[in-house]
Amino acid sequence: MKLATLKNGTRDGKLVVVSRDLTRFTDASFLVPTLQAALDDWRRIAPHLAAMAESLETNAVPSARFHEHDAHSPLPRAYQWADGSAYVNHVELVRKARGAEMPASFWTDPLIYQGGSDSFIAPRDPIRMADEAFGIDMEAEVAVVVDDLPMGAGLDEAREAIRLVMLVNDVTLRAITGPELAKGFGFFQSKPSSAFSPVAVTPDELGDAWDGGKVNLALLVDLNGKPFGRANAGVDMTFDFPALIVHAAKTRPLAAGTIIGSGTVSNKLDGGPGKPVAAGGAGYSCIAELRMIETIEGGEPKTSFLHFGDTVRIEMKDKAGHSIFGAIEQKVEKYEGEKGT
Ligand SMILES: O=C(O)/C=C/C(=O)CC(=O)CC(=O)O
Repeated sequence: MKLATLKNGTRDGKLVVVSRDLTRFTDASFLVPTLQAALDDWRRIAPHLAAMAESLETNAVPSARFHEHDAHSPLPRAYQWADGSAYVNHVELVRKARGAEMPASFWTDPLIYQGGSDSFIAPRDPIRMADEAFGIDMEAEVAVVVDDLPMGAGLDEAREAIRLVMLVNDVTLRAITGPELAKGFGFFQSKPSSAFSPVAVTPDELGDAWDGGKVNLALLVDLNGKPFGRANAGVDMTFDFPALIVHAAKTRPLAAGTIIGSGTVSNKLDGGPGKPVAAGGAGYSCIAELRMIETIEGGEPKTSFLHFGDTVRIEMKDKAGHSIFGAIEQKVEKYEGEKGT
């Protein structure tokens, strides 16, 4: 089934079930008001939501047009957002780009940071930043939402606890990352609010593209209407989702509704760095990687980070070419303070 949260003026929005083709929705909020409430009681609630989803497909329940613009991130805020870095090729490239050495252990020991989860951006809302000089970059990723998991959960438990899959734009401020990580205390200012796809789907909706650990489909990243990234999320994922979840749960339980991110989807090409889409490659899911390739080839980066007015679009299509999660589409705008303050 496909689930979305419509904006309704409350912090957590209203839960709806969305049709497979993303054209219609039926209100689920009479059954359970929010996605977090559904996740809190998943074993009891999910069969009812699945029945509504089937009824929606056969027009057996009232429905209305689904507009991706009306959707919030499926969880507008979450108890936990833990983002991995499973495509180690990405970390290797961004570290090179800022002249930092990547420890060899990153290939065997998963890397996860805890992101801010109190203020996710809606998928069609702008990325508002005070200054372009922060080095505003997108990071296109896949994420899963898990059920309750005990501390020390193993791989099978972790795989079984994956309830939903969605896409993410893990906005990153490259000019702040280097100095911030050098302080040795992790990301904070360099990772502002993330945005998630309009729709979250249960793994069965992915068919054989879901192998229990990763999504074997291309992640489509467009910048200002032009193809920028077409990396396959099932390729070069050194740690799959169960492995990331096991890592996250090693020393603490994970609460229902915890979001685990894949990290920036990144494909190597013949064992080396990839090529831009325009040059026949799979391209990139963030600008920092392209800048590194440009530096390797020409001594310096040519592509700038995002400017005010730029638009980033992140989407994934099934083998028939239909959008699975709807699209994250965000314009970068100057933050001028909150209206009315
Ligand atoms: O500069 C770095 O070392 C890392 C920068 C990132 O933004 C990495 C990250 O968020 C993890 C990922 O997307 O794989």
